[in-house]
Amino acid sequence: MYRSINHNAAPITMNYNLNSTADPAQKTSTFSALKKLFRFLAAEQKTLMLAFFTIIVSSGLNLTGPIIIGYTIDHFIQNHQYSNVLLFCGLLLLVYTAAFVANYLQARLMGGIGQRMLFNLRNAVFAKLQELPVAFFNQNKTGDLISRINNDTDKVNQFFSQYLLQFVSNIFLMTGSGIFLLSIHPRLGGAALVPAASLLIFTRLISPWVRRKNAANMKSTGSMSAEIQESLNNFKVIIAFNRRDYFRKRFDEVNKQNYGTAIGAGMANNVFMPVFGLCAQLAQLTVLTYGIYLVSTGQFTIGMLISFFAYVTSFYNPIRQLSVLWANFQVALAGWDRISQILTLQSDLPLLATAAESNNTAVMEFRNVQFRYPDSPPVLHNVSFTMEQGKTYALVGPTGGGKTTTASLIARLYDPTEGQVFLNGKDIRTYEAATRSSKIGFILQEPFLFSGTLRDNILFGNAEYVGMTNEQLSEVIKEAHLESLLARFEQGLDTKILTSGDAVSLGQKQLIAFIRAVLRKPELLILDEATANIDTITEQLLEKILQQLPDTTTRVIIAHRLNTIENADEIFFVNAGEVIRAGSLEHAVNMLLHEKRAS
Ligand SMILES: Nc1ncnc2c1ncn2[C@@H]1O[C@H](COP(=O)(O)OP(=O)(O)OP(=O)(O)O)[C@@H](O)[C@H]1O
Repeated sequence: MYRSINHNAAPITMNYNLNSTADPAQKTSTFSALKKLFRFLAAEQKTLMLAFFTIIVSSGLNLTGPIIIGYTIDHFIQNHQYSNVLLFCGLLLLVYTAAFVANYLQARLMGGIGQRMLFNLRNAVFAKLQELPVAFFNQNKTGDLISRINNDTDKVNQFFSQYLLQFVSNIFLMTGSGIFLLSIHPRLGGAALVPAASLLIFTRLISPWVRRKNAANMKSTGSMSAEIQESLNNFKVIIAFNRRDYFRKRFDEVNKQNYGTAIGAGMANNVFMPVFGLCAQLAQLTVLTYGIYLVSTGQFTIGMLISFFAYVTSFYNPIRQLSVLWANFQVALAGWDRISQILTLQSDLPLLATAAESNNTAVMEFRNVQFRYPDSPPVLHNVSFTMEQGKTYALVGPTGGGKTTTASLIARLYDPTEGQVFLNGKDIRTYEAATRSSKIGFILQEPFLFSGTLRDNILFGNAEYVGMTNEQLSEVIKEAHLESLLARFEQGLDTKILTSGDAVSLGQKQLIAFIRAVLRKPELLILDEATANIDTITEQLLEKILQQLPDTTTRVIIAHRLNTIENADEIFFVNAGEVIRAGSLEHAVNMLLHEKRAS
């Protein structure tokens, strides 16, 4: 998903830290949050209309109950016409049964809508995550993201599947009862509704606070999830260092924090209930005293007062329920705020519509490139260099000198903070992601494998060979001189890869990543410490394969073991924000030794 921008546009923001931005609940109004949320219900219009129809029917039926009771008392009980009383009781039973059927239909329809909404929401958040740049994943903890996809979307779903219709049906019931109250006796009705008006003001004032309390609770649930994820990921280190106590302590802290915020949210959510209850009691008291006075002065009948009382109950009972529903609504809104924080992020790095071209024919050119990670000191200062087609380049330098960062800028995992990167003479920001990634292969320092087979892993991101049989694929592998690497796996293409490739050695992972990258036939292949965990014999084999790549392939090799870069055409020394041509290998070694002595 790309947004085209002019090349004069301001530098893009690299700040993707979801937890560094101010409390999202403070920024979005309930109305605009709801408007965005309802977009996910666009496909449900028919079902929603049907559900709303069932609400109107059930609320209407429920509202006729008190009038039938009042009428029966005034006209039949007081006149001892008991056969009519029985007839009206039967009518009441019919009304209540029909209301029950309508209620049941309502629940069924809304349950489906809620689940589909949850499904769409999760898909949308996950799809968005796939579009976000590397900077986003650097700045946010996986556990917190999982919590947003799992927990927060579910909070929204709970409101929609369980509470929305109750919410709407209560509003209908209240409005209907309110109309009945005002039309039966406007003054008595007005008096009965005064507590409800003050409740409205109270709810409006207190809701933002409730939403903030719930947002804080979800944030701490996210932190707890991040903590769990980190300790599960690092279990080997924890066991090896026998530091279970360390993670237990850290978990204890986030758990305590979560407990505190959960208590806060619980208290905030429960504040509505007693206040709503008190208002209902005040209204009943008002109706009772004023109503008895009206009956005693002959302005009202007993039957009407009983009906009136039933309508006051029909008005205030939903209000009591609304206190619970409103709290749930605030929880759902807080969840939605956290989800929409992701959904509104800028997808991927922007694509430039136009850009100045370089008159240099180099396959890769850095021109006055500066780069810093967010909230960190600069890693590269004003770096300029070129790389010619078909040559082999080595990036050497001390640990933390900026080699991986330089390689990441070559592959456009990030954009420079200032300056430009050119690929084949064109600003790298003008290339579509698919084109760029087909031209640049990157074997990362920590190769990542997916669960599945070796075949699945080497075909990842390689649409060209997806439909091939294993025999055809083996042929392609042979043509690329990779068959000796494949032969290291007893089951060949069918070798099982378990979760994240943990059952495969690091060296084997690097071999698979190597096959995966070479098979894509990139114009520029970056190897970031790609042979660090491979034995010397296999390493020589890889070097031979690299030499057999097409003459047009440019290779960029990052290596600490200097023997691996003996055959490089050019060596760059990357350190202290600079990328300098080192000339010969001997000179590069001297620079490294000098740097080591100096530090
Ligand atoms: N995601 C990041 N966020 C913030 N700072 C980072 C990030 N990645 C790297 N850095 C910092 O940038 C600097 C350069 O790191 P880089 O990984 O490019 O070095 P390197 O030369 O590849 O190191 P090594 O030889 O250890 O792999 C270091 O100071 C590092 O701490």
